[in-house]
Amino acid sequence: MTVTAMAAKLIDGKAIAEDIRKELKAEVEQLKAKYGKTPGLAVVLVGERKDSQTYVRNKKKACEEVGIVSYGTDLPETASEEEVLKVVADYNADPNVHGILVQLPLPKHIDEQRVLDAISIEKDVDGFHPLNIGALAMRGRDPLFVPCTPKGCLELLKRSGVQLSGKRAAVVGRSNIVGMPAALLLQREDATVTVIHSRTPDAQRICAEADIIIAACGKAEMVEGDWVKEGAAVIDVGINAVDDPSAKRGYRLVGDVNFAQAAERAECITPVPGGVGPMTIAMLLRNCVDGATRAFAAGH
Ligand SMILES: Nc1nc(=O)c2c([nH]1)NC[C@@H]1CN(c3ccc(C(=O)N[C@@H](CCC(=O)O)C(=O)O)cc3)C=[N+]21
Repeated sequence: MTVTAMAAKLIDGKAIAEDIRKELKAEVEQLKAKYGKTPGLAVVLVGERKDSQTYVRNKKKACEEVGIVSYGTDLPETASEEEVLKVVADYNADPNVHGILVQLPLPKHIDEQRVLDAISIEKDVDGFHPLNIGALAMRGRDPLFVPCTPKGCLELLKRSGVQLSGKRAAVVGRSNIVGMPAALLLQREDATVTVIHSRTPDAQRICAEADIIIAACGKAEMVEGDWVKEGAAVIDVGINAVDDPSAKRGYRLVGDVNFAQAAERAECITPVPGGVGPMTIAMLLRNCVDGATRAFAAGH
């Protein structure tokens, strides 16, 4: 095996997310001084999934750090759809709550879209409501909230000085929560966007033409070196656990990009972990502060 030095600049999502949290902390203090009120985020967790519990704990901790008050409702795995809808309705009506996040995935017996649709669009800090997604897709319109993960991807590109206008972008994956809104955001920045998915012939060839790649297909290391054009910017959204007997926990995390291969060709690239993940949480806090700012300005 030949060992080649990594050519790409590393995009440090952890450090950029920390910068953003500092900015938000100052904004929250200004809001308190101006209105005498504090932004609030409500997090709804249904069931006992370990990964969801960890994410929710991290979100609440991040809120605390910037001065956002967090509210939480934990329901058992067996909770009915009506019970979840009742919790959402109560937070919709609560003037201390400016953002509502229902942790996904929900248990199978609950209609996820019905619950997301019930969140007031003024408090939809995940940006998953069809009205917010619809506005994102329209020229001349601005959604109240943009989904956190794709918003974090664009923020990483902007803060790394990557030009988007007139460039070719490839988004690998077409999920409602990442791929599709990421493609819409890139298009709004005047990039020419191709969405690659499981039925795309010649995925590698198309991806290799892109100046910007956002990989969000949920398949460990699917985007290999020859998918990456020399000098491309690569944003890796994937978080996949792969068995690794030499690791402490018996597994390690890899992205949807083969990092070592891609880093030999890319101009800049995000690591996993420490790339998009921390930005997702920073953008959630950003959205929550934006929602609170709008509510306070409207006298609520
Ligand atoms: N309604 C809803 N909104 C979400 O935004 C949402 C959700 N449901 N369900 C689950 C996914 C996943 N997600 C992540 C957030 C932070 C990291 C993160 O901070 N990752 C770190 C640590 C990774 C680790 O060590 O596990 C990193 O990449 O460096 C990852 C993933 C938000 N999600």
